[in-house]
Amino acid sequence: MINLWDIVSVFTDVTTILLTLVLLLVIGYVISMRERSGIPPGPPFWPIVGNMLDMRGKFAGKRHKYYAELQAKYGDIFRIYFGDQLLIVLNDFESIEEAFVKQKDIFSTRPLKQLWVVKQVSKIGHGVIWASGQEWKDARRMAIRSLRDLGVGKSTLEERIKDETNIVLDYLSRSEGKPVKVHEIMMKATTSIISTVVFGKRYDYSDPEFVQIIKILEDAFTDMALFTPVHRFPMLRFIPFIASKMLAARNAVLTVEQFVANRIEKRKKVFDKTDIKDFIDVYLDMCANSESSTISDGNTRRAIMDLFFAGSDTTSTTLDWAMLYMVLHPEVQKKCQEEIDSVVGDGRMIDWSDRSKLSYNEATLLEVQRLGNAVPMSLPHTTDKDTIVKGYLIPEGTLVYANLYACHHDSRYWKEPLKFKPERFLDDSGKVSKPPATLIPFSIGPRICAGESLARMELFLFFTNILQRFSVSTSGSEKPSTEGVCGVSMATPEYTIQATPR
Ligand code: HEM
Repeated sequence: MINLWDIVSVFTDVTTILLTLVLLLVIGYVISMRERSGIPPGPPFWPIVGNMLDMRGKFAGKRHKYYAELQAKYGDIFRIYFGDQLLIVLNDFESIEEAFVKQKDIFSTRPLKQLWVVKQVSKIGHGVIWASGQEWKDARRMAIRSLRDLGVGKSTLEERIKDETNIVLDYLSRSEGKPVKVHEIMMKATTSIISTVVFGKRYDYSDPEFVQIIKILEDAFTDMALFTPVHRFPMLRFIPFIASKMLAARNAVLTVEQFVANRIEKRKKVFDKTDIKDFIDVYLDMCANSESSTISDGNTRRAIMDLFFAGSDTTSTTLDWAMLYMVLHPEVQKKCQEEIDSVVGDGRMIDWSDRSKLSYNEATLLEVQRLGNAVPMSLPHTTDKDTIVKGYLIPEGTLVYANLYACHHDSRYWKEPLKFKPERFLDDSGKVSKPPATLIPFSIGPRICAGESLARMELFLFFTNILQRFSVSTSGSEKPSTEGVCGVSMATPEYTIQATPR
């Protein structure tokens, strides 16, 4: 006969075993998460998820505000946990410089093994952004050479940017006072410029390939937040909603990779080493000269995707902030236009060579970058070995971010940091004095933005040529806010402009 007590005792045994196991796991976890002495201070954290849940509620889309609160409480260097991964944020210029410049050999690696999703998407190659060591040096050289050979600072690329500017100006003319979304049109323009750098040709905005690239770029930035927990908990990818988004993203990326691959194959047949026109030619030339053992078709495909990812949204978001500040500060807009009128007039387009004479415009763009912070944090870096920054231990394998936003809002470097004041960049003679070292929208150190010179040329030519032809104002009745939404880039709040011909 079945004895009831036997059944109860079996359950009790199983419960005891399970409870013991859970207890052991918790003890094991607590021991493994015991913090090494000397690391920077930071907020309390949960087992397993660390501080991941802190960025919900009032901090959703407001990572910069969360970090500002932590900086006020724990100082210029603080730590949080991304799951069980130690993450350190450097918030002031001195610590960013001490890490990324003075200890560049320790801080220039990208954290691949700490970020599962990145590891997956960069299987065909690490491109520029996710490569490290020699592979990164070669890929970066290839990217910079293609920008240089195409003529950043020479006329060819300038002509292409001006052609694209004309398309934007036409679009604004045709808008006839109707509301315009700046980011939407600038995203097309900046993506088209990357196409000319990479493939040697611009796309028509309605070309299906182009439409697909734009969609992938936009989705990549919106889906990034959704994929964040998957980096540390890859099992989450099996949750149907996340799984379907990841599959869609993967398929979209594979499609673009495929047409990049087709273009490389086609070019191999007609490659002419005496006529280097674009990134693909630079790649084939480097292969022909056996310049590097790390450069492969896969890596090149990835590097091409990187230029699209790193070069379109960043530049268009900066221009979005520029127009927002012009709407909010008509007096600054007027001064920019008066300077353009007196230096260039309205008889021709503004050239890159006019830059030194358009100091107020230049100062305005610097101020847009300082206050808008289109790219609020550096990309993640990691440490190759234990090291010390400002007296704190940064252990090997830590995720490290430079908080560029904090640096640009720091009252120790900037008088009235929250005010939009282009004059802060002008000297007594009204010229742009050398910008302070603490202005670092492109980051610093060997990992500094590889497209800085292209970005600066685009910002100047789009911004000044738009203001030469149009006055911009808000198309809504309410004054737009300046509360950004912080992802990889800092998006402006939704607003539209009205462009009135001058
Ligand atoms: C206003 C526009 C732009 C801003 C504010 C910006 C800012 C940045 C920042 C902050 C980084 C991270 C540096 C770090 O991790 O320390 C970066 C990296 C990078 N940017 Fe830009 N960027 C802009 C435009 C561009 C353009 C137009 C391109 C190329 C066409 C580009 C290509 C890259 C690449 C390839 C990297 C990775 C560099 C590396 O890992 O070595 N960026 N950018």
